[in-house]
Amino acid sequence: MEPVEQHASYGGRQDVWKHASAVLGCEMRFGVYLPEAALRGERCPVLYWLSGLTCTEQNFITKADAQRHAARHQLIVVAPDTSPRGDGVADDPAYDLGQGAGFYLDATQPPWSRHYRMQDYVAQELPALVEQHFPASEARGIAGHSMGGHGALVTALRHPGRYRSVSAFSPIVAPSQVPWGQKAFTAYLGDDRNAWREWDAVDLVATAKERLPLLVDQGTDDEFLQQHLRPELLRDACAAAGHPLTLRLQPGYDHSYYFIASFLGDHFAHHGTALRS
Ligand SMILES: N[C@@H](CCC(=O)N[C@@H](CS)C(=O)NCC(=O)O)C(=O)O
Repeated sequence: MEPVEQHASYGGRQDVWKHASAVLGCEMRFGVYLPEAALRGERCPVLYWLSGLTCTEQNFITKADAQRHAARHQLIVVAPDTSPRGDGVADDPAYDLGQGAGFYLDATQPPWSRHYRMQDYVAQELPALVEQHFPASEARGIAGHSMGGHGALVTALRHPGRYRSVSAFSPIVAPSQVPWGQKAFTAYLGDDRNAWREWDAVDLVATAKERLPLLVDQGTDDEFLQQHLRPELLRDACAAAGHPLTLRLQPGYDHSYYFIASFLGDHFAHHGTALRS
């Protein structure tokens, strides 16, 4: 691991680190906020943040003012990139496939299957690295936005017992049923829709082994709401399965980081309560 950036922030420190990922087969960067307690060597819970299409590790750490909330709850916050990267890594000219669009799954189809193993990365390799190099406790939460909201929901649902809290902003709740997801899943997983079910939050909720409460915020003026996000599908799936869901529709808010920043304090309170109890 090598440091790329270090900035004092709210009594703690915002870092960016780079490392060679064995799982992804390329160099990766991630942001890590270390609150003051962690800088003193005290073990702190970790909140993982998964960003959306086109993002790198930079969007969340520069646009959301997350450090303010992380300092308040004394949480370590880890923000990975959204896909493997590099010249030798498969890509596509479209913004919603390839680099910047890893969909937090483990691809099975060539050419993607060689590097696109973001689920393994965010759920296994990255936490192991974080817990080895920083004073991280084993209390983990996960949150994300849009494609990263899908990533947070799916990662928590696929790993019962591994996360104590989960939340999402404007998540793609049913990728199998919307164009962004159908395009990515066809490329990464192939045409067999049975293989898609294990990467779709609406499908996973039906058979979840753990009923971890979901907090979801969705802006009503989100330009992707009707075509790609469709939170009503998650509401119906949770109602049918008896899965606890707090779905908040926020009038007038769009898909941007202005929306995320407006409600991020509530999400940190949700994670802080679960992670520090
Ligand atoms: N119209 C956008 C679509 C992608 C988009 O809206 N990405 C969201 C996540 S799905 C985002 O967070 N963008 C980066 C930012 O706002 O900083 C584009 O083509 O770049």
